[in-house]
Amino acid sequence: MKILEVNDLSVRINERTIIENITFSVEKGEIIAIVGPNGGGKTTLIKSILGFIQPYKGYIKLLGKPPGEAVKTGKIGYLPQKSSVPKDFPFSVLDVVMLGLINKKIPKEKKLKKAREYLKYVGMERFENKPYSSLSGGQQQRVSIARVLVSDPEIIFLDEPSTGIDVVAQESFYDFLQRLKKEKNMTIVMVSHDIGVVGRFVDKVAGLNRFLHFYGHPKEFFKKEVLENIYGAEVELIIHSPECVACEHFHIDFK
Ligand SMILES: Nc1ncnc2c1ncn2[C@@H]1O[C@H](COP(=O)(O)OP(=O)(O)OP(=O)(O)O)[C@@H](O)[C@H]1O
Repeated sequence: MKILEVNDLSVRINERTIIENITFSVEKGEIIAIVGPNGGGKTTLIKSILGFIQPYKGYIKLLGKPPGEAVKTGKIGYLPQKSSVPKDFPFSVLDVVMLGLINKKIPKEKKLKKAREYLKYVGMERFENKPYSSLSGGQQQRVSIARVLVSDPEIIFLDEPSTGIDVVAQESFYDFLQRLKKEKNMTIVMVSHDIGVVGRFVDKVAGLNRFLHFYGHPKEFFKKEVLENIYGAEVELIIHSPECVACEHFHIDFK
């Protein structure tokens, strides 16, 4: 079942075309990573899918509806790009998760129960009374994910969810996303810079640099000509283990 359909989408901001002729679709339960160079239009694409930016050309269907209507169903989760949290941010961990239910008309006790259930799901239940600002980057991110999940979305959009967390936390974060897919058949669309890591965890990669240069399985993505198309010819590709191009493990650095 198609949960997201983007058809011949072009977006202009201030008379400048930011993304052009983008076509792809996402099935229920898939994990998609949108990758590409800085300024390639990844965030613009996500914001267009969520209806924050209007298309110049083409159309988007999210849960079979135009974005504005889909977002109103409450079935869409969105974690924007991380901004740093001030030390005096006044919310506890539990408060932050409760924010995810702010628009739901259900009794407070039920909200609390749900918020605690999701804190447990992300392994943060022991921290519920701690100030959110006192947590590490990885812990804050788990709590933010709980806030997104607590409203039972059908699809979630994560904009650079692993920024600011260490490599070990990143790995366990991507494992967590796979658990979410397996256990809840969650559809996940994320923007990522860690192309070497996401290859191991996602079903499809969308390589975006104004145009959608690539959309398909990670194994096909990690080829010199595909990467040069997206990142430019100056990219130097170091594959630590050449045989890994054909296996599950990609170890790739960009210089
Ligand atoms: N509100 C805006 N006003 C003017 N220009 C914008 C606006 N939003 C995005 N842009 C421009 O559109 C281009 C794409 O930006 P976008 O943030 O979508 O890229 P990105 O791939 O997410 O980049 P990054 O990896 O750096 O986050 C950039 O050149 C940016 O300057």
